[in-house]
Amino acid sequence: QFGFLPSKVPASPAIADRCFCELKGNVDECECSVDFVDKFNNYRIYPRLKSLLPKNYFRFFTVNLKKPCPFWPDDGGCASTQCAVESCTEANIPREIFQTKQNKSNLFGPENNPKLLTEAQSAGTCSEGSDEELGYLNTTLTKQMSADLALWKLHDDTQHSFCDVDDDNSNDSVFVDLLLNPERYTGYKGPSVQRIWRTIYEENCFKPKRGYGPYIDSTNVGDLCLEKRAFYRAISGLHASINIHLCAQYLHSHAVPGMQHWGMNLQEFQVRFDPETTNGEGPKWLRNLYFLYLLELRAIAKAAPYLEQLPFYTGNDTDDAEVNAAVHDLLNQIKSFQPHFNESSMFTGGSKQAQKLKEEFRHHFRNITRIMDCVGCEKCKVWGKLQTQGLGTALKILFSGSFDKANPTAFDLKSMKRSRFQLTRNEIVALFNAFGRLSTSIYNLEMFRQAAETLQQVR
Ligand SMILES: Cc1cc2nc3c(=O)[nH]c(=O)nc-3n(C[C@H](O)[C@H](O)[C@H](O)COP(=O)(O)OP(=O)(O)OC[C@H]3O[C@@H](n4cnc5c(N)ncnc54)[C@H](O)[C@@H]3O)c2cc1C
Repeated sequence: QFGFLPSKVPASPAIADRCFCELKGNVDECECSVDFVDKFNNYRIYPRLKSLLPKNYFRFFTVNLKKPCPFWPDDGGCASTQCAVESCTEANIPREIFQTKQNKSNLFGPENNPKLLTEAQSAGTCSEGSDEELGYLNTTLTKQMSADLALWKLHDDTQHSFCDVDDDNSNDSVFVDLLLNPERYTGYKGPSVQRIWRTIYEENCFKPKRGYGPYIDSTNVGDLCLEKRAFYRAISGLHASINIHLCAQYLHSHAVPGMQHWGMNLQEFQVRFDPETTNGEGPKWLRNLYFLYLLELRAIAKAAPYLEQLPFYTGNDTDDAEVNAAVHDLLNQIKSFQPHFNESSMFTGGSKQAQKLKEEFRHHFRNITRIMDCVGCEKCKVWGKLQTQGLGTALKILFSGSFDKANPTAFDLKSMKRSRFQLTRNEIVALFNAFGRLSTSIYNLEMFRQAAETLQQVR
């Protein structure tokens, strides 16, 4: 089940208790228990998203990878489109991968083709380190798929509902097939990525005013107001989710060349979330994942009357009908969830101060999305952009006011259009996939918990 059990798990036997010690009681700021979220997600949401997200409508995300970092000069690594893999000559590219690109006939990526996976990993001739190879972004699309995507855009434009399919309508935006580029371990680490997380926390999360160092942590987050706490918890939850994914899909190397494989890495997980190695914070970061999950869940529930009326158009009638039915089924589950995050307690009063706080909140969040242009690993950048755009879409749904007056039983799409509220296809793809990432993280936590318990019994 968990593929690989590390040989150097820290000595204390209470692995499960230590990492998961905070995963009990109510989720912070919410009226819902962690346990309830676990059951709801693992049995009702995760299986549905697992079959929905690979559908064509949801698997292609538009992204501009060429935008320069607006905050500091490119500090190297396998940065954006200058990634070493791109400078490969034909002869350097493994035959199967090159043929896939040339023939454009293979919709199955390395994930589904172990031979391609092995060769992709060993294609080290044009990049210096395996980290760069792991961060390689596969932008292969079949000719048919490219044509279909152009048709979707045309359709979206004429519907005026999802008119802006890429992040800035520039020629540099490309479609990325998310199935070909799963979020997993890439080896992206060191000063470059530390600067990114540091900038996010130090400069773009709100901080208690006086008497504290630059960082927010569980000891001082309580001194912030609800909105600022929510901001920190959302970012920390996203960070936790990204790190859970890299531990859940980790590249295990072996002494024997060619024997690498992907699988869960319990030791990596423990180092990242154990209170002993995180100054007591790791388990609290895991709690923040639940907070973010409930926030995005609430946004989807709030937008459900709107989402239910969308066509999810791809041009293939059978596919579209299937996606429609699956989305309705998912939304029914989400609507049946009662103890949702209550966004109405945020930015209350309509006073100038509340408006100013909302503006600051928006400004800080926009900055974080811009920091994604500084991420020096293409695959991480795609998923970083997708997840911040998904969260941005959730915040837009929760706080734009467009859904506040809507009566879900008599929801009127026309009045939404009149109020100029709409979500682009890309926003919908980002929203569902970002939520899918959180759902998978919570599911993965259960896998880690079981692996840790098994390990304890074995010892
Ligand atoms: C947008 C983005 C996407 C990424 N995607 C990937 C990916 O797909 N695959 C991959 O292998 N790597 C990815 N990374 C890198 C990964 O997140 C780590 O940065 C990297 O593995 C180095 O980890 P680290 O141990 O140095 O600590 P980091 O995760 O870099 O954390 C830096 C510091 O932040 C604090 N911290 C850590 N977690 C939290 C939290 N949840 N809440 C609050 N504070 C926290 C700690 O003090 C820690 O020392 C991504 C990074 C970014 C910025």
